[in-house]
Amino acid sequence: MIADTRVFDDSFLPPDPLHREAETEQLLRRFTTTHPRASDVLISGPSGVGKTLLARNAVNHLETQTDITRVFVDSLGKTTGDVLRCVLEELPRGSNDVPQTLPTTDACRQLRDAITDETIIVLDEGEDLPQTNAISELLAIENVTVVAIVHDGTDWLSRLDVTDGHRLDQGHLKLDRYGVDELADILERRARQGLHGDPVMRAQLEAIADEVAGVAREGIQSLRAAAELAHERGHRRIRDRDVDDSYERAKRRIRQLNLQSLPYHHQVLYSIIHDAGEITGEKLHDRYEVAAEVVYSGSPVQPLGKRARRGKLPKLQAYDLIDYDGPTRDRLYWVVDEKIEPVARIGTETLNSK
Ligand SMILES: Nc1ncnc2c1ncn2[C@@H]1O[C@H](COP(=O)(O)OP(=O)(O)OP(=O)(O)O)[C@@H](O)[C@H]1O
Repeated sequence: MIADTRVFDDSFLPPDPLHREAETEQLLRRFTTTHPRASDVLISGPSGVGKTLLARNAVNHLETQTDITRVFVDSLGKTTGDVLRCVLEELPRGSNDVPQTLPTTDACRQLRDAITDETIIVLDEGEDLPQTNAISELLAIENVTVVAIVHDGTDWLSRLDVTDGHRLDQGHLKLDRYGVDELADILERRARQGLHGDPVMRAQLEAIADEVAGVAREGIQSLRAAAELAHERGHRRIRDRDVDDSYERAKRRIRQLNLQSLPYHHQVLYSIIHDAGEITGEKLHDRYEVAAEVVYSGSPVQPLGKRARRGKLPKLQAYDLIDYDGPTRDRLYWVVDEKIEPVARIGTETLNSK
């Protein structure tokens, strides 16, 4: 029933995102403004509503119009230095192999020298940056336009330096969840691109759009799961029962993908807690030390420093869940006092920021 599984991947780039035409126009207008400093943008909105797609699509549109340099950076798990080194590597005039040990100040200097033409730098997962220095450094470089992508725009802006925050707030684009009809249109198009024949009814697509409350990622994964279930059950067309049973499978897949997208040492921490079932903060540190020694000996990837894991952790019990529809991807949920609470951000900064 599925003709091309790639159509359902997050990385699949539909040429023209439906129902984001006005926002695409808005972005293109900002990018082509004659004064580059006026063009920085903040895109905010819940997970899975097409923020990355919008940015990629608009920036790719520019390729045909101008020779602007484009750089995409996923900030997840990166320090200020990592982000700057990553941008440096991606630049046409930058170095191909920037050493991890290159000090942040040197990376800054090299960036200023390397960026001579107009350059758009898209920073995805912006709120996962532990500090906002990377944003300030990039905004300070002439010819650079910054596009930051975050979930909670207001909260993130409040963490920035006032001038930087003001600049990005001027170009703040807030995306919302799709309406049922809108998401059903998006799903209809995916079904045409990714499924054989015409195996799904519009009413079923609307039911999916409604169930997932307008979140495109969940809708697309549910459609894929419904098609898989129909195939496994020998149905020639997708039945309502396949749709009803698709949501759990879709959520599992999204959770798995989120886990895989975590930086490597966060996965190590997650698996320690998951395997232990219940673990104290102290033991978690100890086990991480051992795992880090095994995993990282001779590897260019550095383990997290102790400060990044320090804290008076409560007794943790791993709850088998990586947040799949919440505001951030690397927020783990633990069961504490029989309540499920987001007590730990296995982010670059803390393990117990309750
Ligand atoms: N308007 C649209 N038309 C077609 N596909 C869409 C549209 N909006 C979102 N999608 C699809 O939904 C999925 C999620 O989109 P995307 O990754 O851009 O969301 P996001 O808001 O950046 O999520 P996160 O905050 O979790 O990174 C992708 O497969 C994307 O192609």
